[in-house]
Amino acid sequence: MRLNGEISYRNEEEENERLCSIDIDDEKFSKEEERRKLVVGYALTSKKTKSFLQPKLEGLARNKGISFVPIDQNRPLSDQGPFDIVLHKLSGKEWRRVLEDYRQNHPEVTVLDPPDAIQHVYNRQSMLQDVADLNLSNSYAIYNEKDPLSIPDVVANSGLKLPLVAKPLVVDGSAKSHELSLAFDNCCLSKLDPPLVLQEFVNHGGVLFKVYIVGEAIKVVRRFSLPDVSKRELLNSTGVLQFPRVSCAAASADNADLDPAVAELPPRPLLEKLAKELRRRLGLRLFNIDIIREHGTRDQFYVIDINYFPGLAKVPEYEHIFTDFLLSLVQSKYIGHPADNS
Ligand SMILES: Nc1ncnc2c1ncn2[C@@H]1O[C@H](COP(=O)(O)OP(=O)(O)OP(=O)(O)O)[C@@H](O)[C@H]1O
Ligand SMILES: O=P(O)(O)O[C@H]1[C@H](O)[C@H](O)[C@H](OP(=O)(O)O)[C@@H](OP(=O)(O)O)[C@@H]1O
Ligand SMILES: [Mg+2]
Ligand SMILES: [Mg+2]
Repeated sequence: MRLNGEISYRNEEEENERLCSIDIDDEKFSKEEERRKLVVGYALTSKKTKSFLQPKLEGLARNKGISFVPIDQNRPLSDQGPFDIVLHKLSGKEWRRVLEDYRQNHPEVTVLDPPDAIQHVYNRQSMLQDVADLNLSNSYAIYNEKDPLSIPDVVANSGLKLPLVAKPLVVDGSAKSHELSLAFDNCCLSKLDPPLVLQEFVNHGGVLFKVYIVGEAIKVVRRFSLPDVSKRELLNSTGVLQFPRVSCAAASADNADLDPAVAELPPRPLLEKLAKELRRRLGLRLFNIDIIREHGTRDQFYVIDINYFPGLAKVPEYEHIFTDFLLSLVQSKYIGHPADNS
């Protein structure tokens, strides 16, 4: 924790005298703690910085004694700070190495989130395996081979029903890793671009639920999604249809006039259980889960995607949720709760 800007010391001796003179009564000490700054070093792309670190977040953070300090990627990380928290979302092996070294030398700093945990959801196979292990409905197949010619055999053996959604196996933030396509018949499967994950396309009424997890907080928003594929369309459609990036850019469906059976949010107990289990299994505190409800059912839900450090600014009141989360991380450190498992 850092002293706030109001208290300045000319030299170390005066600082030592002050620290010795602080009477240890809890009231004063806790007030002192309250006034100390929480320093968050951040390593984000300029695009992410612009979308996430909005003035309303920085302003509220300042009022709560939290400062965001940009990490200079051209200088040694250990020469910067000191930080209470390092918040990051950068790709590349070099950054992961730098961060792992830093974590070894600075166990007192909370890293949001640990690089290994992030890598786990950057592979759609390991991402979805954690969901499958929860015995939640899932219907997908993995195709790791380079040669697409045996995709039809894998699909035939997996029992997946057409149409299928084909997704690049690796998520690396590039546009290519979000290039999804719909395969309507078996003969086009060998035209797909492996390695990839194949999921059954599940009709879900054109609306999906984005469940944002920020520490213990859970916020659900509705988002427009791909439209249902009718039986007639299925009979008349052939080949592979590549579709543009959908959910992150799609407009919110929260205020749309929707069929209540489509719009009804997933039950809170299911979301609480899912969030608790995935926090534990993934070792992440900042992520979202894309959930769809099979159209025509009440409670047949599918988790189709998990995203690390998603577009939190799309969540109403995100600045309050995020600053409270940051404070809880540091308070848990002082009180010794296990919440901070960085
Ligand atoms: N199994 C599925 N059934 C029906 N629709 C699907 C399925 N998988 C994906 N979609 C549709 O495609 C969209 C994008 O899928 P997904 O979220 O897996 O891709 P992504 O590249 O990880 O997107 P982002 O990370 O931006 O959320 C979903 O929001 C949904 O509209
Ligand atoms: O609508 P959301 O918040 O889900 O959109 C996210 C998206 O899910 C991914 O997390 C994106 O990250 P990448 O997978 O690395 O592309 C986010 O982009 P970002 O620039 O905000 O990190 C979307 O916001
Ligand atoms: Mg998604
Ligand atoms: Mg995704």
